Amino acid sequence: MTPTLYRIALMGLGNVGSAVLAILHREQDSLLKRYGVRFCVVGVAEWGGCAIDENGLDLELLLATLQAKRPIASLPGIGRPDMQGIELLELLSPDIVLEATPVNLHDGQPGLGIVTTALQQGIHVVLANKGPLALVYGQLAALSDLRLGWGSVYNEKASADIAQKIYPKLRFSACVAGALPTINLGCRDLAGCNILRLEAVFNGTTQYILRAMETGQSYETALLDAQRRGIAETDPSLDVDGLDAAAKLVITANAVLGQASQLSDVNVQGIRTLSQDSVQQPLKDGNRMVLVCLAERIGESYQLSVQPTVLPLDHPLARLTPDEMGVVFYTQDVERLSSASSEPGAAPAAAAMLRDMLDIIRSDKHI
Ligand SMILES: NC(=O)c1ccc[n+]([C@@H]2O[C@H](COP(=O)([O-])OP(=O)(O)OC[C@H]3O[C@@H](n4cnc5c(N)ncnc54)[C@H](O)[C@@H]3O)[C@@H](O)[C@H]2O)c1
Ligand SMILES: N[C@@H](CCO)C(=O)O
Repeated sequence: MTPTLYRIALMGLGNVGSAVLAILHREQDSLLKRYGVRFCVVGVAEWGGCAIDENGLDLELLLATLQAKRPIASLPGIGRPDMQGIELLELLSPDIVLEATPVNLHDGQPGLGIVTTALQQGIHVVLANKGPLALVYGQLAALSDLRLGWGSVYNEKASADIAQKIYPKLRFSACVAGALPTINLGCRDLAGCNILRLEAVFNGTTQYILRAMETGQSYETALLDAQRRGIAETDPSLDVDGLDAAAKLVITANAVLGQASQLSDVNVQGIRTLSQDSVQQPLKDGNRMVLVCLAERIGESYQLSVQPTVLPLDHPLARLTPDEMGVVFYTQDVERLSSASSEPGAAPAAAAMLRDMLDIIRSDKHI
């Protein structure tokens, strides 16, 4: 099989971005063998600059540089201290851009500018950063293969391959709880189902903190632990105040439930003000305090909320371990479908980005 080469640009080299580089490096032979694809990372960007090489960056060198906490823009020959992510895209025009910069729920930047530029240039996009989609899902979908919704991707593909090709692909499964297959389950595996309700634990940091508080650990120590593990947001108030979970619910509402939604549609309460007692008492009563994302069909639309909720211990979301996130779909015919993923660090989110890259390639190659 002749390998297909995909030129990759990666924005953001923190917990997720560096895990993506590590996986691409570790799996390069296996990806070639199993999928006939070679990913060539031609450009990377972090706060403070970029590194570029048309022939492919040396991933081992990048990983060692990040490990040593040195700026990649200072690397001789390939470092570009004054270059921003958008300039990198314009210069290199990669096949796929991977976006893993910090979440910004105010104006979406820098991710929104990067993703918009990429899609306008016909570059496929894979996001881990949920900010742009939480703010302007419809606007970005309109520039991509998702312009008519997920269902139409498959319908159209059969009848209008040519039309399809002019729209770059937009994938974002890592945005909704890392490796948890929320988007795939909702869009592909429950295709055609009448979804009545969705319940989820979409934030790993608060799940970790609540379970730690149950055992007597303080909120502050548990948050520091979550930060050390690389699962908290760059600004952890997004986690503890419920906004990260709300952003994921908004993306799910748009992509899976087909409801144009925004953050202001979600009734959000975080965990910051929960006392140790309010977390421990439910357990004594045979229940558990969980930060639940809920989409509930009322009439023709879904009501969205993120709320600390006491659940009975036999509920799938109450059974999650401190490292797990989970989602439960209730539909008219598939009574209940649930999934959980263990995410003790950033590697599962990186794996989700890889699965999206392969999804893009499969549909490009029609395999
Ligand atoms: N950490 C996780 O487990 C996880 C899981 C799923 C999704 N995500 C999402 O992935 C994204 C990255 O998370 P993280 O934990 O790696 O964050 P991080 O804070 O560890 O890293 C952020 C990276 O973005 C870079 N950056 C900042 N501003 C930039 C700019 N203007 N241009 C280019 N690069 C810039 C920083 O230099 C850094 O390399 C976030 O949007 C987060 O919500 C994280
Ligand atoms: N900060 C997020 C990372 C995944 O988006 C969490 O704790 O779930």
